[in-house]
This record gives sequence, C-alpha cells and structure tokens, in this order.
Amino acid sequence: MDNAASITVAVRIRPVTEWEAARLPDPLDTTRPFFGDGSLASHVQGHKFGQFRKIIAYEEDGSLIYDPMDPQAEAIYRQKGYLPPGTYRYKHRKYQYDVVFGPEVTQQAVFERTTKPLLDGILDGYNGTVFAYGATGCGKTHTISGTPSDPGIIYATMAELFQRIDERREDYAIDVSLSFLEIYNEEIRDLLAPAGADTPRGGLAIRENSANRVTVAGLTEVVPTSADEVNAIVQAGNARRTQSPTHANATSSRSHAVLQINVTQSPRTPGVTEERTMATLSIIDLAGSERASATKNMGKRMVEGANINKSLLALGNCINALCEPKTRAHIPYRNSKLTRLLKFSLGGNCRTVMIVCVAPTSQHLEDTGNTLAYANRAKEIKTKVSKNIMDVDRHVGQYVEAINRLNDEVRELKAKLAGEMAVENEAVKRRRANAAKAVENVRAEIRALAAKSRTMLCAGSFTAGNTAASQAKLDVLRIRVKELDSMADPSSEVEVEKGLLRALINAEEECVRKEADTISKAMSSAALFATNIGLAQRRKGDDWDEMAPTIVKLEGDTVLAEMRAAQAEHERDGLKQALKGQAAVITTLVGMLARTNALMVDGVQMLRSGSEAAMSNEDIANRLQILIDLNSKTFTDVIGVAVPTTGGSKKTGFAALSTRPTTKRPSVNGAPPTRTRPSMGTRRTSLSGLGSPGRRHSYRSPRKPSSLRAGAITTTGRKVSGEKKSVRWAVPIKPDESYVEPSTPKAKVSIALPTSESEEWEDDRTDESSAVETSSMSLDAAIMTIGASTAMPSGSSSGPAVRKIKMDEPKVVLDSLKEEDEQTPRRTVLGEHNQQVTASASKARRRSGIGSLRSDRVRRRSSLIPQLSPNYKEVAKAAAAGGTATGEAPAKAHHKSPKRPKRSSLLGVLSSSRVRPSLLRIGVEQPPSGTVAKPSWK
Ligand SMILES: Nc1ncnc2c1ncn2[C@@H]1O[C@H](COP(=O)(O)OP(=O)(O)OP(=O)(O)O)[C@@H](O)[C@H]1O
Repeated sequence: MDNAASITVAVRIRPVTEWEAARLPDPLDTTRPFFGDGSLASHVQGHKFGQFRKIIAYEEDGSLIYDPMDPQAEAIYRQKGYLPPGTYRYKHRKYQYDVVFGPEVTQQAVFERTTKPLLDGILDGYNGTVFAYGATGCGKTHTISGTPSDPGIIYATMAELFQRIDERREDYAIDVSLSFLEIYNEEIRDLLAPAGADTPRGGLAIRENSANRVTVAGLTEVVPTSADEVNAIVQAGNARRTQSPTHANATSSRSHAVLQINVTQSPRTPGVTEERTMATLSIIDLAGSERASATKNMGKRMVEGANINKSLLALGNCINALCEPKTRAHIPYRNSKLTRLLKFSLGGNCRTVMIVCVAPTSQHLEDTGNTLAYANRAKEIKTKVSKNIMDVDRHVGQYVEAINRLNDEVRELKAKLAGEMAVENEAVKRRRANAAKAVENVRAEIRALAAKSRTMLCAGSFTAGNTAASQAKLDVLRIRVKELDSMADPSSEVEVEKGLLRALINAEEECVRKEADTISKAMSSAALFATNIGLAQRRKGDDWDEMAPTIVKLEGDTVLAEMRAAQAEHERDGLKQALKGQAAVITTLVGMLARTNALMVDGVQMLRSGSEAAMSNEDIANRLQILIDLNSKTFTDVIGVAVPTTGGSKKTGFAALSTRPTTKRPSVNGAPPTRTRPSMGTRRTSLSGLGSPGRRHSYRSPRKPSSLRAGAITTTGRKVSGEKKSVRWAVPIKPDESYVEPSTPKAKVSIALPTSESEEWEDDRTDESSAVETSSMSLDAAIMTIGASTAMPSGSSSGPAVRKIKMDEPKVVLDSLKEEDEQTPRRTVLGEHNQQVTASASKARRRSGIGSLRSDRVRRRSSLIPQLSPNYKEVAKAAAAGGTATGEAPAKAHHKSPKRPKRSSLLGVLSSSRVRPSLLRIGVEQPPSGTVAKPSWK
C-alpha cells in the first residue's frame, strides 16, 4: 500500500566559528554601530566588532526567522514613520521547518530526530534518503560523517542498524551491503574501489532501465559485518574523497558523496512463498554551493565550484518542479548526475530527510537565504512510499531445497539439544559424585572424632560411676559419724568407731578429689566432642544435593547416640565394680568376724572345760593379742585404714557389758543361721553382743559345730567320731606333746566356715578369683594394692602410695608396680580400668611372688592360720611387723604335717585384698549349715 510522504526538512545551524566570532558585535560593548542616517562617520578601519551579525532567529518548534530585523532599527523606523535613506532593509523572512537544530545540538540528537525514524522503515522494506544541503562551510560533512571523536549520522545509523539486525537474527536472515561514490565535476567515482583499479574515463556510468531504475555501472559493493567496519569503510572513502581548502572552508568537499546501504531481509522459516523485503538507505553529503565572489576560487577550484553549483541548481530545479503540481509531469533529473542519482530519493519510493545546514552569521547571508528558501520549497515535495516486498513463489525444486534446509536445521537443533543434555548429565553426575565424596568425608570425620574421644569419655564415665558410688558411701559414713557425734558421753569404743569412720571418710574424699580431675577433663572432652559433631553436622557444600545434609545429620546423631550408650555402659560398669568391691570387702570382713568369733568360742570352751589348765592369763592375753593384731592387719589391708586404738585412760565399755547382745546371736545348735542385718542406727561395737564379765560364767559353752559331729571331717583329716574335739586353743605345744581330744562336748558354731570343698574354692579364690576380686575392688574403689597377696605390713597401709594406671599402659604400670611391690606396697587407682587390668594385675601379682604368703608355693590355707605354737610370740611379732613370719609358721606346720587337710585361711583371703575404704553395711548371710567347718585356729 502506497503512502504519500513529504520530505522531512531539518535545519541545522552550525556554531559560530572563531573567525566569525571576532566579527560579531561585542556583547559587552554598548556603543553598537550606528545605523542612523545622520552620522557622517563610517566604520572605523580595523575595527572588526560589528562587521557581522547573526541572521537567524529560531524557536524550538521549528520556526525560523531569516535575517530578523534589528529591534533598534525597527524602533527608529517606527519613530520616524518611514525608512530613512540608506537604512538596511532586513529580510525578516519567517519559515517553518520540521525541526531546527541550534548550534549546541549534538550529533546523536540530530540522528535521533532525522535518520532514526528512517531506519524503522528500512527493515520493513521502505527506502530512505538523508542528504545534507547547504552553502560551503556550513557543516554538511560534519553532520553526515563527523570526526573520529565526534562521529556523524553515518556511524550512528549503522550502529543502530546492526543492533536491530542482531535483534532479528533469530527470525530473519538479513544481508547488508553498501556502496560509496562521489560525483566530482560531473564524474562518478567509486570510493570503495580496490586500490589501483581503473576508473573509466568520465567516471562510472549511470544506467537506467525501463522501469526507471537507476544504477551505477561497476560500482563496488561491500558487505560489512559491524558498525565499526562501516565506520572504517566510510573513513577510508572520505579519505579518498576530493577535498580542497578554499577561502570559505579549509576542508571543503569538492564533490557530492553518496553512501548507499542495501538491506535485504527474509524470514528464516520459509513458507510456500517467501516474503523478502529490500530497502536502500542513501546518505548523501552534497558539496556546498558557493558564490565565486565569496570563495574567490580560481582555476580548478572555480571549475569545481561551477560544477557544484550546476548540479545544485539542477537539484533546486528538480525540487521546484516536484513542488509544482503543474510541472510535476516533467522533473529535470537528467540535468545533472546528482539529480539523476537523487531521482529515486526525491520523486520515487522513498522517505527522505533533508538536513539543511546554515551558517549563523551574515557572512553567508545570501547563501543562507537561498538555502532556506530551497528548503522551504523542498518540504512541499511529496513522495510516494511503498514497501519493497517481493513474494517469491517457490519452484518445486526449491521446496526440496527448503525441506533439506529444514532437515538440516532439525538435525542441528537435535544435536545441539543432545549435546547440551549430555553435558548436563555429565555435570549432574560429577556434581553428585562430588557431593557423595564430600558427604563421605564429613561422615569419616565424624567417626574419627568419635574414635578419638571414646577412650577419654568412657574412662570419664567409668570414673563417674565410681565416684557416684563413693558419694553414696560418703553419705552413709557421714550420717553414721553424725549419729556417733550426737551420743552423749560416748564410750571409748564409740570414739574408736568414729575415728575409723573419719579416716574412711578422709580416704574416700581423697579418692573423690583425685577423680574429680578425670571427670572434669572427661566433661570438657564431652562438650568439645558434642560441639565438633554439631559443627560437622552443620557443614554444607555448594555442590551437595538435598539429601546430603540429612545424611550428615543422621551420622552425627548416630555417633552421639552410640557414644552416650557407651558412656552409660561404662558408668554402669563403674558402679558394678564398686558394688563388687563392696561385696568383696564385706565377704572378707564377715569371714574375719566369723572366724574370730569361732575362735573365741573355741577358746571359751577350752577355758571352761579346764582342759587347758596350764594356760596362764598371760598366755590367754598373748593369744588374744595375736588375734587382735591379725584382725587389725586384715582390717587395714582390706579397707586401707588402721583401726584406731582406744588409747588414753578411757576404757571401753567392755567391763560394762552385762547384757546379752541385742542382735540375735547365731544359732549354736546347728539350726540354720538367722540372717541379720544390723542397721546403722543400732549398730554397736563388736563387743556389744558379748555378755558382761559378770555373766561370763552363765554364758554357755558353744555347742559343738555341725562339722564336728560324728562323721564330719576334722581339720586334721580325721573323721570325727562321738565327742571328738575339733577345735582347740593352740596352747604352746611341745614337740613331743600329742594332740589330745577334749572330752567335753564341743560347742556348735553357727557361722559357717568353708568346708573342704569350700577350702578348695578358697584356695582357687586365693590364686585366681581373689585376684579378680582384688581387681574388681580396685576398679570399684579406684584404689588397689597390686600384689595384695603379699602379707603387707600393717603400717604400710596407713600411707598408701596411690598410683594412677592409664588404660593404655596397664602392663607397664603393673610391671612397675611389680617391682615396687617388692619394697613398698602401693595402692593403685584403677578407676579407669576394666578386666584387662584385672587379668594383668593377677598375672603380675602371681609373677611377682611378693610376700611370703603368696610366694610360698607350698602354701595351704590351713597353714596360713597362725598357730599358737611355742614360738607364738615370735610369730605375733612377725605378724605385727609385716606378716613375713606368718608365712614361715605355716610352712613349718606344713612340713610337720604334710598330709594335713587344707584349712580355710582368713588371713589368706584378707591379705590378698586391699580395697578402697568401703562402707560395711550389709546383712550377713551365713553359709548353709552343711558347709560349717570347725574353727581352725590352733
Ligand atoms: N555543528 C557543528 N559543530 C561544530 N563544528 C562544526 C559544526 N558544523 C560545522 N562545523 C565546522 O565547520 C567547519 C566546516 O564544516 P564542513 O566542512 O562540515 O562544512 P561543509 O558544509 O561540509 O563544507 P563544504 O561544502 O565546503 O564541504 C568544519 O571545521 C567543521 O568542523
């Protein structure tokens, strides 16, 4: 569809040059040139101010006044009512153009308002032309080409064009080509011709076909790929363009330059018919019209000027003709090559923009007037604009071509897609692998943290279990001490008990204090461990998938739970070991008490029966002293605290004992023993259950123990028959003195002693299980005396050397202890240990063979029982000194009677154990009557 369009006329006023500025009126000079008719003076020679004046006044809306009247002159005119003779007649012509650019307007702004609208049509198939028209030196070349630092319309146009091509490249295939020529002295020259190419005589010829299409024969066409390339091409062409300095312009273009940009656009998706659009944008920089008088050109320059004027005159005529409807039938295009080339732009299918360049001063008064007049005429020119579109009906062969092209395109797209997917899959796989590796690393780190902290935390928990047991013991001990403290006028034995309990409290507190450090360190480790696990759980990698944090969190939670379980287990072990230690201590002390009681019963029987008439009070006292010493030693060995002596003048309540023990005594008639559990509140001293001295006679002899009844095996291995005496006081026995069975009925001992079977157990226990027991006790109480089997000097236990054994060096420690054992018995903290320590301790102890009792391989439990032999005094001394002598006595005994059956040894058991101070508050469960043995202390 054709659209009628007018030429867009824009006027650009160039800035005042320096030369002109020097000749304009000084704006500060109030003595302006006088134009009145009364003055006889003319302009002062050499005075240049006021030589020129500005001849254009314009408004933003495109209105322009050429040679506006001077307001002062107008005032004079109005005042006088007539124009005085000689007064300059101002043209004062008013024009209206599409747009007027003042001197300050930038190149980009000129492009935006003139050429850019044409570009919109170029890509839609509408031709366009931009040409600059004006007198020489008015800024045409500056507007069209500009300078490298301030490029003109060509560069801005091409930059915009290539940007739009890029935007449409996906949908359209757009081809751009350009040509650049000049018309110099009516010759057409190719500005893009290869260097050295021959130029036809008379220049390139213009061809015009029957369809009135004008072409230039042999014109070079180049295909640029970017705006910068176009700019370079134009700069190179301008350099080849004919330019000469003239009086009016130092860089005067002596030719008309025509740059043509051909744009062909076809959609990328071909249909049955292809809608291809073509458009040409012509950018023309005309040579400036010049008056020969003004330019003062001579010779060649004058010829150039004449040709320029001729072609411009032809242009003007064409414009006039185009504007006159009557003459429109014939437009004199053929009068010049310029008009022949512009035929298409002026009267054809083209949108045209005419940029009229004018000078602002009166130096170019006439040229500016003519230019503005032409421009005013030109805006009357109407052009028909239609879209250059070509519907190409495809040939069948072209369909195949199109199909092949489409297939290629499909293949290309598929390959691209597959490649992208493959790359994507690879990337995903790599990312997943990296994530899995990173997660595994964090899991391994968490596991390593757990492994590193496990030993410390478990040891701490074990110690905590021990300490909890110790605290419980301390509570009970303190309560008891408080009870004793509250007693009014306490007797000596109460003081003894208090002293013992306080010593136990001190020892227990010392252990707790020492363990506090271990527990504190373990707590710090636990906190650090939890923190580190938390940090590891919160770690997150950039390439982790969504499951990775969950996996790491679960791993951390699992490790924490496992650690808590292990800690709980070790704490429970600690408590268990403490309990075992208590049981061992109780077992030992109960045994000691039972045997002592049995021996005392035996002694009482002997005294009452009178069979030991020869025994003096001194002998009795000595025997009792031995018993006391042995018990004290055992006591010290077991609980690590010596039993305080009464000391001072204060006596115990022994003499005041006058009542039967409140606690039910063990049955002496062979009936099953009654289990008693003394409470702390009613606990009495060990003598509280004895009758008072006054009633000693009424205290019946103990009945014969069940083991001494008929058929029972005596300690000598002889079968007891009838009233056979099985227990006797070990009176000083002379070597030749034979054993005499007491004729009196023997008292029965209700506290069972181990039978031979028990003895066997006892022996085993002495070797193995006692070691376990020892270790157990040690674990519980965190204190153990390695080599407890040694008959330790009682005095040594009062100041135990405490040694910590670390879990990872039991052997070393035990070995060292083994050596130290030889000289100084030590108590060892084994709160952090478990069974492996036990085994090692047992082994070490056995290997050490420390102590006369344990090292004596020919040991029998019975032999370990001290005998009141003739040299019993030495034995007693030795026992008091460390028990070495006690080991010799059994050896002798054994030597004398090798076939003597085993006897249970209180001392053997007692001396094998040394445990942490413990509370001995449990019920005493007596062994079954069947296992009762006769007292064996001879
Ligand atoms: N708008 C403008 N801003 C700054 N300088 C300008 C402007 N227009 C023209 N000039 C300067 O004026 C001088 C003459 O300009 P130019 O050469 O473009 O004139 P012309 O019309 O092309 O002359 P000719 O017809 O002789 O080639 C140049 O030095 C140019 O830099």
